[in-house]
Amino acid sequence: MGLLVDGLWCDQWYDTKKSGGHFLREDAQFRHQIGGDSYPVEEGRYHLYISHACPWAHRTAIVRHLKDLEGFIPVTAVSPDMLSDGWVYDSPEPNYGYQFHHQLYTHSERNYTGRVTVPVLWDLKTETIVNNESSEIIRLFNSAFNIKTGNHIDLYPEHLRSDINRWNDLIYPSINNGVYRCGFATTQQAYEEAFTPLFTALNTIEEQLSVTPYLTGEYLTEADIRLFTTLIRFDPVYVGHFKCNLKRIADYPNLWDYTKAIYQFKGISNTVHFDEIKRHYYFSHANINPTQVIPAGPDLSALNSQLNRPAPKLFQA
Ligand SMILES: N[C@@H](CCC(=O)N[C@@H](CS)C(=O)NCC(=O)O)C(=O)O
Repeated sequence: MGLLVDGLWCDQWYDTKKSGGHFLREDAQFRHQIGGDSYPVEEGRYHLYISHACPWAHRTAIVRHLKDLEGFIPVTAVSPDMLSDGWVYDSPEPNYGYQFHHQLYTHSERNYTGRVTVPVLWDLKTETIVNNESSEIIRLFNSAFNIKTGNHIDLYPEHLRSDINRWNDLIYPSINNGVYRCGFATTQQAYEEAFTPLFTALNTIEEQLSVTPYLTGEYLTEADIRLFTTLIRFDPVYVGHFKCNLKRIADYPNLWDYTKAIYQFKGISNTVHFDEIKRHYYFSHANINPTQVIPAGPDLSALNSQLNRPAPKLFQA
C-alpha cells in the first residue's frame, strides 16, 4: 500500500493521525468525460483496469456487462494482493507491459501525486487516464457508447434521478465508504462514529425493500449496483475484517433477498469473485490481519436459493 509523490512511489499506509483516527478517502483526480473532442467515442480506444476485489471497480465491471461493452472496452484485472508496491499485475498488462499499476499513473502524468487506485479508464490514443472515479465511469458507460453498441438500457433514467441521487447520498458515506471508515479507523471513537450510521442506513434500506423490490421501485438503477457491490462483500469480509458485526446481511430478510436477486440477475454472479475478494482484504491489510490467514467461510451457497421478489427490470431509454 502506498502512493505516488511527484511521480515517485512511496510505500506507506493511510495517515489517520491528522484526522483523529478517522479514515478520509481522497478524491479521484482524473475526471474527464467521453464524448467530447478530447475523448471521442471510438471503438478500441479505451481500456478498463479493475480489481475483482474492489467494490468501486466492481461497479464498473457490472455496468460494462449490462451495457454490452465487453467487446468494446477490454478489461485488465490487477492481482488481489496489494502489498508494498500497491496494485500489481500478475502478468505484464497488455498495453505497455507494465508490472505495477502506478506506472500507468506516471505514464499519464509524470509528476502525479496521490493515491493509485482502481478502477481506471484509460485512453490508448492520448495515453492518459480518462477517469478514475467509479461513479463517473458508470455514468459514462450508461450512455456514451449507446450509438455504437445499440444498447439503450438506462440505469440512471430521468424520471428516477432525484430518487437515485437521494439513495446515493445516503449509501456512499454511510455504507460504501462506511465499511471502510469502520475498518480503517484507528481509534475507538472513529470506529463507533462510522459503525452507528452504517447500521442505521442498513435499517432504512431494509424497510424500503419491504415496500419496493429495488431501491427506486421495480427497475434496477445505478443506486442498486452501487449498493450491491458493498452488500456482496459484507458477510465474507466486512463483518469480520472491518468489524461491521452488528448483523450480517443474511440476517436482514429483505436486504438478503435483494442481494440474492441482483446476484442472480443476468450473469452478474460472474462478476463476483469471492476468492479474490477475501484474498485481497485479509492478505493485503497486514496491519489489520497480521497473520494474513484468510477465513475459509462463510458458506454463501444460499445466494443461489429461491427469491421472494421479482427479478429487476431494466429501463430502456
Ligand atoms: N473514488 C474512487 C475510489 C477507488 C478506490 O479507493 N479504490 C481502492 C480499491 S478498493 C484503491 O484502489 N485503493 C488503493 C489506495 O487507496 O491506495 C472510485 O470510486 O473510483
